[in-house]
Amino acid sequence: MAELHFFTGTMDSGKSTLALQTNHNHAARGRVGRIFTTRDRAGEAMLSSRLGLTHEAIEVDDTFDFWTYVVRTLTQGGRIDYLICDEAQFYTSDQIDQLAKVVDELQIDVFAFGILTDFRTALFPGSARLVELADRMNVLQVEALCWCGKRATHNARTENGVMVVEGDVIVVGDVENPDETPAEVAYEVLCRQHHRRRLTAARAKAVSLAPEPLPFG
Ligand SMILES: Nc1ncnc2c1ncn2[C@@H]1O[C@H](COP(=O)(O)OP(=O)(O)O)[C@@H](O)[C@H]1O
Ligand SMILES: Cc1cn([C@H]2C[C@H](O)[C@@H](COP(=O)(O)O)O2)c(=O)[nH]c1=O
Repeated sequence: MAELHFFTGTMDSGKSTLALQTNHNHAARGRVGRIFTTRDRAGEAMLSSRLGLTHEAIEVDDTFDFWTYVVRTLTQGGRIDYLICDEAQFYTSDQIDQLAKVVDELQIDVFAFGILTDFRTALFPGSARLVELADRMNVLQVEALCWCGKRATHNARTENGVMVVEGDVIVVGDVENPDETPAEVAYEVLCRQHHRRRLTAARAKAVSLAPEPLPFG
């Protein structure tokens, strides 16, 4: 039986790497797949992993219809055994419904990968629908860590190094490299407590270096 799989984790938890590995393993056994993504950091129609692997992909925009694409391919004599869908948090709710229909009506496996929540801690519409519809939901085994050492569960956005909780939901970007000058927009994974307190690594460092207040008595 075909299934709709949803693999989720914070940013930088290895989702795109797993997407490429999943494709590799299925293709190595002679199965025929299609790879989809949207707004990958590496550019249009690319699926990229921070481990350096990249693969060409079909770019999904809001008007793309998975059901129509698959049915058209099959009726033209093409073969599809599985779909790899990266950055699925950005897909529309309707597109996730189309993926579920592809699984149920055409017996094609769908492997979707994406983050659950945005920088404000709200569910992305695509991820919310995947949680509602997926046959299997898997949280990635490789844990991204907060600067404090706890498991990171939340994605924070920074603007010029300062954590923000307001702004456009979609802003493509990467996790901050602590050795570099803060980017205009960047992301940092945090545990819930430090997301709530807006305590990023840089702010925690600044606070710990601040001089002790004088003891007035
Ligand atoms: N230089 C490196 N050496 C080993 N592992 C790395 C290196 N750089 C990144 N990684 C691994 O790659 C993961 C990010 O992979 P990626 O597939 O790009 O994540 P995601 O798609 O979830 O954002 C990191 O959590 C880390 O485990
Ligand atoms: C939290 C959050 C993230 N994004 C963007 C930033 C990246 O381009 C992708 C996530 O990619 P990854 O492969 O999981 O690292 O999503 C966003 O647009 N809005 C957000 O709130």
